[in-house]
Amino acid sequence: MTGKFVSIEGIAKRYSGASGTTTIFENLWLSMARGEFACVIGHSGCGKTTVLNILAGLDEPSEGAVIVDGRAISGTSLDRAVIFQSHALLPWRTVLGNVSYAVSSKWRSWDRAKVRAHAQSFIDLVGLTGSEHKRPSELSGGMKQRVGIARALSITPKMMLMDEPFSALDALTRGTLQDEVRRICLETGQTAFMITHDVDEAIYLADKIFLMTNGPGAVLAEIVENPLPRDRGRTDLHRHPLYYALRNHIVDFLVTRSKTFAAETPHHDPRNVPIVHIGKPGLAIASSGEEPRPTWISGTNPGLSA
Ligand SMILES: Nc1ncnc2c1ncn2[C@@H]1O[C@H](COP(=O)(O)OP(=O)(O)OP(=O)(O)O)[C@@H](O)[C@H]1O
Repeated sequence: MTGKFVSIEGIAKRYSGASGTTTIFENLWLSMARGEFACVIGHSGCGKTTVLNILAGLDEPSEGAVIVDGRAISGTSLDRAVIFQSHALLPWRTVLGNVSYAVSSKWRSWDRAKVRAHAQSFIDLVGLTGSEHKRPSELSGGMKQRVGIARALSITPKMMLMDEPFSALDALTRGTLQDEVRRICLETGQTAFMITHDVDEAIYLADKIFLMTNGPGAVLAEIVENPLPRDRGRTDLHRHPLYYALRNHIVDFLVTRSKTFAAETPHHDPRNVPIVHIGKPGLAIASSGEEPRPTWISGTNPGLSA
């Protein structure tokens, strides 16, 4: 993971209505390195989906810009694949048809056999071998979501954007798909931005976790670095010595600090959002990588948290 692959630069989203203008968020800055997996956590309405839609090019910010791989984005692109909670499959096409459609949209000169072979390899990757000729109505929720993942990956995007992709699934299927998304992202070096309400999902999947305060007027309050090793396993997560400190920090933010943050942190600088190193006493470093500045220590000594 190197450099600034994604850079959200001072974006705002405002809506005008009969009762005036509502600012959902403003002056939002964040960045991600190539190959990084980031999760966004925040209460309903703080603007997570809006940020994801802006990253996808499905929506536009009222102010600011988003740079991906050195270019300001404008509109949607096959470089940025989106996986929705609701699958968004074409109901009249089979599994193979849905994935092939995406493949042929990206590589228009490919012949049918090449498109199918490429699509099949991603169907195999997500464990749907044997279901190629089924239509979405014949699939379970988990299978539909696998098709969505295969379709997203098949166009070899530079970035995967996921909006609560597993929230509608039963716990067992959710766990299996989390494992697969994690494996695939690690194997392919995929850069991933995922919205979730599930703290454990974020801890399992993310390299870093963006914590947003409540809206309207939401801000990115903290960037929490995940101290767990990259090759972490689902079953022994909770045995890691920093697991509970990390979990408690996030839950505490959601339960309390997401509401009180603005009042308690009047000098919060959206361009230099604190990076929280759980269990590492010392410095929180400005997100821009400019000047390290002492802030507060979190994790092993919750008493010292902000
Ligand atoms: N077209 C619109 N006009 C006015 N307000 C809108 C519009 N679209 C979204 N909003 C408002 O923007 C805010 C942020 O919405 P968004 O869907 O991004 O939140 P979220 O954090 O993803 O919420 P959730 O977790 O419930 O999905 C909400 O208060 C929503 O009502």
